[in-house]
Amino acid sequence: ESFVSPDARISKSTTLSMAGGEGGESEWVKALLENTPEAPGAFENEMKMKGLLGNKDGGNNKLSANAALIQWLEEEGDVYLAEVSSWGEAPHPMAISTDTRDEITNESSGRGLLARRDINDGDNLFKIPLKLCMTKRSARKALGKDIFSADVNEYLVLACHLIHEKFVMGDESYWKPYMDVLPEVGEVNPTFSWNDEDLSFLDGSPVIAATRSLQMKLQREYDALLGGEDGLCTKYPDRFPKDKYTYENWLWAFTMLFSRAIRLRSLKEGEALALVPYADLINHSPFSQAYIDAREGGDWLFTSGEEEVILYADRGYRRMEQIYISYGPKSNAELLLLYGFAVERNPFNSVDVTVAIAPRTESFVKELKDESIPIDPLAEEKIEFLDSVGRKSMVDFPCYADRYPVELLEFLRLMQMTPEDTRGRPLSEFDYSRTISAANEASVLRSVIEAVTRQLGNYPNTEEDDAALIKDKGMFRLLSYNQRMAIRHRRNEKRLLKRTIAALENQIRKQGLEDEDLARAEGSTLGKLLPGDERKYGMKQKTALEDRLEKMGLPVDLR
Ligand SMILES: C[S@@+](CC[C@H](N)C(=O)[O-])C[C@H]1O[C@@H](n2cnc3c(N)ncnc32)[C@H](O)[C@@H]1O
Repeated sequence: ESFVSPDARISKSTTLSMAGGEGGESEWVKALLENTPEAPGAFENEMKMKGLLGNKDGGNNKLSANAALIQWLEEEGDVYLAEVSSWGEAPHPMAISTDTRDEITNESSGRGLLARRDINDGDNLFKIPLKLCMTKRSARKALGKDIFSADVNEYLVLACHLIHEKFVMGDESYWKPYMDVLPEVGEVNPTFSWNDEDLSFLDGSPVIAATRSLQMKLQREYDALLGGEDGLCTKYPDRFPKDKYTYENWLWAFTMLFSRAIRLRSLKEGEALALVPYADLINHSPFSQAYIDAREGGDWLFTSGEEEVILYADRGYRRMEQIYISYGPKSNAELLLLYGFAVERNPFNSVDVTVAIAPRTESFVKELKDESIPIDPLAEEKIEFLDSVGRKSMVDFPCYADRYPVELLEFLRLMQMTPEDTRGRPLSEFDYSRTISAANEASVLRSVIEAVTRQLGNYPNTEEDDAALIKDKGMFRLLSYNQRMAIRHRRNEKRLLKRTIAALENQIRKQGLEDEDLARAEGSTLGKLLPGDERKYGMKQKTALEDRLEKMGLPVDLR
C-alpha cells in the first residue's frame, strides 16, 4: 500500500485536477513554469538587447516614466503588475516597450505592450479601476462644476482637463505619472498638426480637405471656449491662465484625445469618453479581435461595486510578441488624420471618391451654352427625389479594395435613369438596389470609372513615381516622417483607385455591357459627370470622413 511509485502518485493527482476541470498535464507543467521566477529584470534585459527600450538619449527618461506609472497604478489603483512571480501568482502578462516598430515599414510606433510570458486566448490582461481614468466626471471635478455643466461636450472639457493636469498642476497633479508617459505632438503627428509643406505631399488626396476642416474646427472651438473675448481665459484668468491654455497646448490635448481616448460603452451610467492610463499604451492592429470596455469590478465573493476597465487576450501570444487591440474598422485616411499613422495592409482601407452628377434642368443646360448637351426630361424629378432622401447631386463615397459601395451604385442608377427606363413611371417606384436596365447599368459603371479616373488625375504624380521614391531607400529615409507617411499613403490611395477601375472594366466585360448604348455613355449621356460641378454647386455634402468624425461626438458642424 505504502509503496506507491512517484509516477503513480503524479498521475493520480493529475487525474484529480482534471476532474476539477483544470486541464491536463501540460497545463500543470505550464503552471509550474510560470511560477518558476525569472530573474528580476531578465525580460527587460532581453527587450533592451532587441532595441525595444529605445535609444540612450531620452530612452532612460522614458524608462523611469514607465516605472513611475506602474508604481502609481499599483499604489493608487491596486492594479496587479508584478514583474516577477510571487508564490501562487504568475508575473503580470505584459511589459511596456518604449520603442516598438512597424514590421513592414520599420517606422516607430512609440510605446507598446509586449507579452512578458506566453499568454492564452481569453486570459485577463489587466483591470484598471475607473477612478484612475480621466473622464468628463473627473474633469468637472478638477475644473469646477460651476464652469462646466453636466451636459458639456466631452472632448472640450477633457481637453481642458489634460491642459490643467499637465501644464497648470504639473508636479502637483494626481495624474502626473500618467502625464509623463503621454507623447508630444511630434511623436504622434496626426495630419491636423502637419505644416503646409508636409501637407502638400498629400496633394490630390481627400485627406487634405478633411485635415483642413479639422484644423479650422479646432481653431474655432479654441476661440469660442478659451481664447476669444468671452473665453474662459478672460473670464477666469486664475483658473484658466492664458500662458497655459495656449493654442499649442490645445492641439496637444486634442492629439491625445483623438489618438488615445476610448469610448467606454457598458458603464453603469451608460457610455463615456475616457483616457485610460496603461490601456492606452496598446497599439492598433486591424486584425485584432480585442477591444476595451468597462464592467463592474470585484469577483463574486468580494463585490466592490467599483467599475473597472478590462482587457482579455483575443488569441494566444508568445513571449516577446506585441499585444494589439483594434481601434475599430478605420481607413488609413482616418488613421493618418487622427492617429498619425497608416497600416500598409489594412482590410478596412477605403478612399473617398467624389461623384458629381448635375441633373440637366432646362436652366442649367442653358447656362452651359453647349448645343450638344440635351436637357434631361427627368432632371426636376431627380432633384426632388434626391431632396426627399436627403442627398445632394455631389456626394462622397468610400471606395474599398474588395467591394463596391452599394449606396454609390444606387445613387448612380437613379441619376442615370432615362425615359426609356421609367416608361412613364415615377422615379420613386424603382428599386435602385438592383440593375434597372443593361443600358442604365453600363452608364452607372462607366460613370464610376470616370469619377475615379478624374480623382486619380488630381494627384500631381503617378503611382509609379511614388513607388520609385519609396524603393530608393537611401533617399526615402532622408525625408521627414510626415513626408514618408504622406508618400506611402498617396501611393496606396492611387493603387486602390487603379484597382477599382480595373475591376469595373472587368465587370463591364463580364456582364457584356461594352457595347451597351454607347451614345448614352459617350458625351450625350444625360447624367454625365461634369468637371467644375464642384464650383457650380458650391458646398458639397459632408465627406464620408467628416461624417465619421461627427459620429465621434465632436461638437459643431465642420464647415
Ligand atoms: C493609444 S496610443 C498607443 C500607444 C502609443 N504607441 C504611445 O507611445 O503612447 C495610439 C498611438 O500609437 C501609435 N500607434 C498605434 N498603433 C500603431 C501602429 N499599428 N503603427 C504605428 N503607430 C501606431 C500612433 O502614434 C497612435 O497615435
